[in-house]
Parts: sequence; structure tokens; C-alpha cells
Amino acid sequence: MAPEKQKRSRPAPNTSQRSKKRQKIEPVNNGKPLDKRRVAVDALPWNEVVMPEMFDDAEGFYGLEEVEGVEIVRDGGTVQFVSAAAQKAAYDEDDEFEGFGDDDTVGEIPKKSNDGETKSAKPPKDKKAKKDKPKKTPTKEPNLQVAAEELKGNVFKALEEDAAEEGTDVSAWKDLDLSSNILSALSKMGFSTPTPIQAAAIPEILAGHDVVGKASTGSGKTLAFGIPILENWIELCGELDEDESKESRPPTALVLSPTRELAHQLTQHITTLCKGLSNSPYVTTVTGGLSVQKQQRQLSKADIIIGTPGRLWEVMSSSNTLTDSFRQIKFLVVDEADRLLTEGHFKEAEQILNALDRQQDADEDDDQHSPTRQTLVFSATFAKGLQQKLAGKGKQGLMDGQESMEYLLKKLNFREDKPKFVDVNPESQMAAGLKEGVVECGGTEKDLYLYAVIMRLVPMLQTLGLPAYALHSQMAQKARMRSIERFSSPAANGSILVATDVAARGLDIGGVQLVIHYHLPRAADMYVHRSGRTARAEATGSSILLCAPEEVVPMRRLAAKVHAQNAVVTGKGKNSKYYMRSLDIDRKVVARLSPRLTLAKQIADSALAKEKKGHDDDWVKQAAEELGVDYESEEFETAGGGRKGRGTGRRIKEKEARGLTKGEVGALRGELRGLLAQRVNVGVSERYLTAGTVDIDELLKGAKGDFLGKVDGIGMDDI
Ligand SMILES: Nc1ncnc2c1ncn2[C@@H]1O[C@H](COP(=O)(O)OP(=O)(O)OP(=O)(O)O)[C@@H](O)[C@H]1O
Repeated sequence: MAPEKQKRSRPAPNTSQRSKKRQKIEPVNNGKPLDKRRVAVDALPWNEVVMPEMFDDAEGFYGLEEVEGVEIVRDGGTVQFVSAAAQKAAYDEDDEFEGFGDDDTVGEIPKKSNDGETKSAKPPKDKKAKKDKPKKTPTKEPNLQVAAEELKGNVFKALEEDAAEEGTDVSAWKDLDLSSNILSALSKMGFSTPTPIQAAAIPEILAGHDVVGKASTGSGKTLAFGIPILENWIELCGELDEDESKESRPPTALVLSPTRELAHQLTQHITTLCKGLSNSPYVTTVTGGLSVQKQQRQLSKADIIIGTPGRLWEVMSSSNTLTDSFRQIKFLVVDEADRLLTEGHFKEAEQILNALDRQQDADEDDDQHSPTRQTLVFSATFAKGLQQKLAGKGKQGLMDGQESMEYLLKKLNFREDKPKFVDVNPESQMAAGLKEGVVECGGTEKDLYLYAVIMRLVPMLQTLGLPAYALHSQMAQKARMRSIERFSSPAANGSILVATDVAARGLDIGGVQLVIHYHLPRAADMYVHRSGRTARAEATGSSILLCAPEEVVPMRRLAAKVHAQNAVVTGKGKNSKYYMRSLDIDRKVVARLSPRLTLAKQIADSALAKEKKGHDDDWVKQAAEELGVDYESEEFETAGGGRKGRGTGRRIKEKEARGLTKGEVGALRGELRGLLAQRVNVGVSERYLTAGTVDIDELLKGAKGDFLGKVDGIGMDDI
């Protein structure tokens, strides 16, 4: 559907009436003159949908094109489109197109994609058509812009090349005894120093030990296991020719991940490192939402397999050959282990583990044999009792009770009696650069406070044309990927990802400034992982929890668990020093924003209510599953701020909203537009607001709170 394709498929032009505009715009309809801005669907300015590299192996709707700023006009049975851009294109072609000169470099002119990135336009394939066309006089303004972008692109490219040529000094890695191949790849990535978990875990893994690694979110756990796996691959296969015995050699590593997004991200992260190697392994992702057949084909030649348990089990169990080759892996990695080995994934993870061990058991007639593979288990959170046991401080060994993390750790069948437990942050589970805060608000006011918090942080969002993207498991995989891609695009300044806990773990999106917990996380580990989407890799960031009165007690318990290590013994007993501060959101500002929210909700409810009717319950149930809670449970209703009651209220509102006429919704929209046009002083000094971003540290400074009883903390003394 690319415009060039359409041009080629058009009938030969009548030279006496030569007008491309006419080919695109119907002049009359039933004798009536048509809006000249109307264009045929194939004349719209379609842009190719660019998928991020991490989804390279994904199948589905790829090759799609998209178009923006187009209005659909229905005229009887005819559907037409109005597009300013298409009109401009038609105008340019008619009035200014004079053909290509010899020195035209169409194939190299970067064009701006929708996401703001520049990319090269495809050279026209039909050379003859190119010659026949008269010379084009370029329009000045767009070309200046193109030139500037081209220049900018070239400057960045040159800088990147310089950096790649010079390379980063990696002498700080020397104690880890890595190969020059890996060192050079690290240098190209710009990683001058190993992170603590990398410095601690890599030597243990290289020495052949099983490792259980704990380190805070964003601390580089992926490469802590990725580097030793690559070292092993380089040693065994690094000298082989590209295709030599690729089909027949067994995979080196199998990495289990709890979510699809994390699996793709792990693949991307490891692949990026591989790009710096002289010869690289074949890394593939096996996740739901993508074609099984393609994944099976890829698996037959894969060196490193990264996948979610459900799909992995589906693919594995359907092929004995694959299962046999998986049994020969050198490394089994369980990432985000506490999540993966409990809740929902338990069955498939256990089936995979059983399948990996079955053959050997049959041969050796011994259930307790030691497998040849190394098992590597990583997470930012492990239950405290389990940590003690792993660290050798507990009285008993791992327990046998089914459906517990401990039981599954037993099932992992480590090759050593005891895996090495590497805990690089025993004092805290939270990333060093993370600031945490709490906003007190009524349970039903969370939307309003969410808006108020966002308004304080990114002034440009005052337009309420918030660039927000959804992410939940009910979405099609392609839509999930698109949301992440758009949210993480460098051009998406100030964007918002509204996600269920499917995004809580592992996702490594650079530059996330703030995590807002709209609902209180059910468990302390979930709080740690959610908050860990910011303040990654030495960066700073903030986490704000919207806390309704009924959530105060569970929130205090949660904070006590997360920050238990900061407790100090005083004359009065054990006092905690903690970092959650109560943020004082100016209630006057909140009150000023309230009418906007009321209108926006009415409009949104009206649209949604018409669309989704009874599906809400399913969605809530699904979200509850992702949170790892029982939808029916009373506890969930209480912790979630009385979900049942709210749900009922919402349903009533939706019913009311369905009753709104088009005209009434239009009037509401008009009213909202009027309000949005007004400036609201969000109560933050200009000096905190720079280039659309905010010094959140400054915002948190001096925050005061009487709701929870303390200025510096959240008042946990009485717990
Ligand atoms: N040695 C290093 N120096 C600088 N940056 C690094 C280094 N190692 C990894 N990183 C970067 O740190 C970021 C976080 O790494 P990673 O995703 O592996 O964290 P994680 O510990 O797995 O986090 P989570 O627990 O949230 O999954 C990534 O963007 C990665 O590129």
C-alpha cells in the first residue's frame, strides 16, 4: 500500500489532461462538486510501521502501514478520506514536480517517520518511470528541514562511530577474567565497570557453580548471567564458521522469563552485546502471541533460547527432537524467579523442569542425579526466610511443600548440593537512586490525584492530550509491543504507560522518571518491582503511591517490609527510618483540576460504555490475576479500596453514560476544551520545570504530611 506502489499500478495517464491531483481526487459525485481535500485511500500519506529491533523475529501484522491526521467522510455508500498531508502531497506533485535530475539522491533522503525518527526513503524501483518524469523543483522549507535532519543524523552517526572506534576503557572488568572478545563488546556498549551483581556473580558462574543471585532492580542482572553464557558459547562454538553444524548442535542456554515483554527485552539486551562479538550465537525468543511454526523452525538452530514457560512448554512438548536437544543445555536461567516459580507459571515451569531431567533420570535410574547444566536463578526479591536459608543462616533446608518457591527451587535440581547465593544488596531491595513518596487521597479521588501529580510533573501534559499508552494482558500482542515501543521511543517525551502488573517486572525502559502506584501493590515484592521500572542503572527516579485511607494500614505494613533493614533500636524500641514521604499536593490545584476530570470521565465513560458493555468484569478479573490475587477475595476488595462497591458505582455511571446523546457528548467536549484552554498554575516553581521535565528531587524536598503523622516518613513506629 505504499504510495509508490500505487503510482505504478495506475492506468497510463492521459497526457492531455495530465494531473496527478485528478487521479487522486474525485472531482464530482452525483453532479455535486466534492471537497477537494478528499483523497482515495491509496493516495494517503502512508508510513511504514517501524517495529523495534527486539521484535525482529515476531510475526503477525508486520509490513503494516499507518496514516495519521485523516478524517473519514461517508457520502452515501462511498467512504472517502480528508487529509491535509495528502492534499499537500497532491499539490506538490501537480504544481512543482518537474522530474528527477541526474544528481537526485532519493534513496538517501531521510524522511521523518511518525515517531520523529529519520529514516531513508526507499529508492523508486521503476527506473524508467523515474527518467520519464519531469524535473522536480524542491520546495524550500521541507528540504531545509530534511537537510537539517540529515545533518543531525550524520553528526550523531559520526559521534557514534567515533565512540565505537575509540571504545570505552574496560580495564575495570579485568578481574573477571573475560575474553578479549567480550571485553571488546562491552567496550562498544560503553559499559566501563561491572555492576556489583556482575562483579559478584560472573566469577562464580564462570567457575561452574549454580548461582542464586539477588540484586536490586535495574542493577544489570541480565548481563550477570548473559556474559558467562556468551563466554561458554565463544569457547565451544566461537571459532566455528557461520553455518557450521548450526542445525545439529544443541542450544547453550535456556532462559525462562515470566512475561513476553521481558523475554523480548532479554533477547534484545543479549543480542546487543553479541553484536560486538566477532562471531555471534543465534538468540531466539519463544513467547505466546507469535507464530508457533516459526518459533519451532528458529529453535532448531538456536544457541540461546529465551521464552515464557507457557509457550515454551507448548513448543517443547510437541517435539521430542527439541526436548532432547534442550536436555543438553549448559545453562538453565530462571529470571524473576520468585514470580516465575509461583503464581500461574508454576505448572508449565515445573513441566519444563521435569522434561529437562526425565531422560537422564531414565538412563541413570537415579532421581537425585546431578545434571550437567548449571542453573542460574535471579531476582530482586526473594522471601526473607528463603534468603536466610539460601545464605545458610536458616535452621532447616528447603521445604518440600508443594506450590512454594522453596519447593520449586528444590525441583530446579541444582548440580551442586547448595547453589552459591549472591546477594549484593542485603541492606535494601530498592535501587539506590529511587525516591519514594505517598500521596494521601480518598479512594474515589485517585483519578483526580493521578492527574494532579502528572500535571505537576510535566507541564505540557496540561493539554490533557496525554500521550498515554495501555499495556495489559488482554491486548493483542502486537498492540502490547506497540505500546511499549511508543512509550519508550526517544521522541515520546512525557509519555505515560498505563499498565497492569504485567509491566511490573524486568522491563528496562530508559529514562522513566516516575512510577505511580494507582492501586496499592498487594505484596511488598510487587512494590519493589513496580518501583524498579525507574531509577535504573545508576539513574534517579521516583515512585509515588496513591494511598486511600483504607490502604494506610496495608501500606504501612508494606513499607515496613520493604524498609525493614533501616530499622534502628532506640530507647522506645525499634524505630524505622524510611524513605517514603508524604507529598503535599496543593488541594487548591486539585480542586481547580476537578471539573476537567469530571467532564473527561463523563466523555470517556460514554464512549467506553457504548463499546464494551459487559466486558469490564472479565478485564478486572484478568487484572486481578496479574496482580496475583483472588478476584473474589474480600482482602482484595479491601486492599483495592472496595473494588466491588466501586465497580457497582461505575456500572451505574456507565449505564447513565450510555444514555448520553451525541449532541450532549459534543457539548461536554466543548466545555472540556474551554477548560483545557485555561492555564492552571500547578503550584510548582518554574525553576523546577525545565524542558518539559522536572527536578523531582526538588519536588520531594520539604514535602510535608500530617495524614500519616510524620514529616520525614510515614509513621511506622507503632507497627
Ligand atoms: N556494567 C554496566 N554498566 C552500565 N550499565 C549497565 C551495565 N550492565 C547493565 N547495564 C544497563 O543497566 C540497565 C538495567 O539492566 P538489567 O535490565 O539487566 O537490570 P535488572 O537487574 O535485570 O533489573 P530488573 O530486576 O528490574 O529486571 C540496562 O539498561 C543495561 O543496559
